[in-house]
Amino acid sequence: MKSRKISRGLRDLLPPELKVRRFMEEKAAALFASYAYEEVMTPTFEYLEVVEMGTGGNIREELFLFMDREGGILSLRPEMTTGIARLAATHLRDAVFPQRLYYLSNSFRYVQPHLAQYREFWQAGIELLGAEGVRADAEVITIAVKALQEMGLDNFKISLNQIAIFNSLLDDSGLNREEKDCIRSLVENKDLVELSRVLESLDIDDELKETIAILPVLHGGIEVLKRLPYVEKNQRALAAVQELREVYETLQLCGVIDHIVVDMGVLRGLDYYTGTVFEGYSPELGYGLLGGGRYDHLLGKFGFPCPATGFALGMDRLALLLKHPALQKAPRYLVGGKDFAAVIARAEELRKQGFAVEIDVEGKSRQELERKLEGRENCITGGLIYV
Ligand SMILES: N[C@@H](Cc1c[nH]c[nH+]1)C(=O)O
Repeated sequence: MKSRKISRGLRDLLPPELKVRRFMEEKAAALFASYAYEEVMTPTFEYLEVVEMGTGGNIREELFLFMDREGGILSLRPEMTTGIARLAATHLRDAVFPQRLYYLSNSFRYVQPHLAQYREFWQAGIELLGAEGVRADAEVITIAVKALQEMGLDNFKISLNQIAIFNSLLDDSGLNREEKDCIRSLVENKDLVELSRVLESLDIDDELKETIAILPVLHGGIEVLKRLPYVEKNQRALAAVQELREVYETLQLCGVIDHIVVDMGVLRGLDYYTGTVFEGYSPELGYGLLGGGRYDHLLGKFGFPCPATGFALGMDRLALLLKHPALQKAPRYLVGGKDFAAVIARAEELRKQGFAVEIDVEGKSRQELERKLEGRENCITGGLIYV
């Protein structure tokens, strides 16, 4: 037998799944376009050097690497934002900013595959380039909320944080890179027990310890920001807290605040974030549905300093939650008959009216077609027309 294997973590999509995917893409694209975002595409792979400009070294083991024939090291893109930053630094230097860009793309990561986590995964995302300030952050978060609503979801929350709070606290700690990474992952994974054990073993200010220890459980309305004792001592952290308040207030103006919770445990896995960060969750699925935030230094690494913010929806995960009535498309007919010219003419007529039409290409009798239709009522929703 010929091998029919595909590599682990990849998959084929059959018509029902692809229908859901295309529906989601159409909704996302229409929403993004209504906010004046325009679609772009970048290559599926980039030089490793470019990819690591964005991701830092910290997801090296998740990259699919290979070589070109000139000896250059290439990586399948593990996410889209870095490629878009490179694109902007290459082609948009003379453009008028802010620039609003969107994409519907696949990316690749060598991860342990499980439900809703594939090695090839699809995202619909936006990047708002060249705009600093809380209004720009609020625009992308508002679009994130609306995107989930457009897909028919209403039971979801966007968890909001400001990465500079955590980063400036850690900078004060005097810890080395390894210790910082360890604390970061314990906070992200909400591993309270291990976090307090590690903090206990470190020689840092007690109030700072206390503040870091409660970050994973600081979750709720804007009032959680009052529970950060050490922040008063750190100007950068204080400014970041103030900015988070302003983003929250602006989201109130945008009418999406019911979907927002402050969550000091949201740190995002990627290195490039500098300010507001957020993730979207539904109680129906244990994994994030979207993620994004501000990354003001990434374009600068490509020689084009420019503030930026954006997010991406995880389309594979969203598809698991989608039960949208609009997925029932126009009725579909089966047209058959002895006179093939008449069959073709009737089918064309129906298609012009906007229906989907299957014609019987096997020249079957009415009875045979009726029998064939049994059990396919869900598919041939318009029924049989025999001419
Ligand atoms: N590229 C990020 C999402 C993002 C878009 N813009 C900013 N962040 C991700 O894959 O998680």
